[in-house]
Amino acid sequence: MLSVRNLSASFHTRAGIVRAVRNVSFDVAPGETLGIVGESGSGKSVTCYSMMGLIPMPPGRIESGSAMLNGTDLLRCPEKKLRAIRGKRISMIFQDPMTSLNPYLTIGEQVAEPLVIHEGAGKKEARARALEQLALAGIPDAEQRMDAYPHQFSGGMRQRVMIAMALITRPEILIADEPTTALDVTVQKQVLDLIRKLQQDMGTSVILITHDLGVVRQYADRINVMYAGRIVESAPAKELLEHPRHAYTRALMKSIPGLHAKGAPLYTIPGLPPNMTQEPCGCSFRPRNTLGNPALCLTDREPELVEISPGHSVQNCPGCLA
Ligand SMILES: Nc1ncnc2c1ncn2[C@@H]1O[C@H](COP(=O)(O)OP(=O)(O)OP(=O)(O)O)[C@@H](O)[C@H]1O
Repeated sequence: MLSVRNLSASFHTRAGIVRAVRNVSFDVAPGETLGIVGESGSGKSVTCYSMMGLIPMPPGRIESGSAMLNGTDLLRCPEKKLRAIRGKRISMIFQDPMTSLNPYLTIGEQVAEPLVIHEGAGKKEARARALEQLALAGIPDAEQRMDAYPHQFSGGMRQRVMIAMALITRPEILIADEPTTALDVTVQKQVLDLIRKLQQDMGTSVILITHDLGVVRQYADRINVMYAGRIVESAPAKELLEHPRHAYTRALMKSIPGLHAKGAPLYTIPGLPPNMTQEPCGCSFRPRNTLGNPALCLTDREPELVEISPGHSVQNCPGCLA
């Protein structure tokens, strides 16, 4: 349904060209949840914002690639057409709903808005559907609470409102960018369970962006691991978690409570991600590779992503596969 090929996006800043996303390709099938995981700055958000036409240009620039959504190339869509797709066929929810919700509009008005904008629904119909959607999103006493303002809701309830708003037009894809990072663990689970339930009911595909492999392991069908703007490993979730091959994926897994060996201290990935303004030469994970064999990492060219078993691809750096 969504097919991204060779997407590269960068930011032309005074400090140099930040190569935020390089040669990223992936597919999302109908109803599937794709988890995109990686440390801060690895290019997860820019990958998705590029498809939505949401990176600021300038300094941002789509250098190459295509993102086909059921026959429409999102990267070549005129802004007007893209605006019609955003919020209708692709919706997004973010980490902090307070920044996306308008403090001056009631919850009901905001949830109904996509219907008015994208479907030309009348006020009465939009309100009735907003009420239905808020109830589906688990807002208690939705009828009364529709007329409240965002600040009168808790963080978890605000995220439910965002989910109601994002799904009211029954989009083909929901992009959830760190949707639960700001919430405590119990509420986190409730919100993710809600996304999964509504997704199953509607057949929506979800792209779940997170730095937390623990979250994607429970909710994703497939996982893309990103490092320094590239996908280093991609596989069905079970396969990736049971047979991680890349040293970076293994390092992420070792650093997650519950996934690392019982009794062993939690692992911390040493060092910092590379400076993205520098032209990469060789394997970018080499300086931080303590679980593989850095002496074998490529130094003369960047490793390519190769399929090692059906549906499981990994960058072919001998040092990271060691
Ligand atoms: N407006 C911008 N101007 C310059 N550089 C940017 C801009 N937006 C993003 N970047 C850079 O692009 C790179 C990728 O950022 P991105 O936000 O995609 O990372 P991420 O993996 O989503 O991280 P996080 O989890 O922190 O959001 C980073 O190096 C970031 O500094």
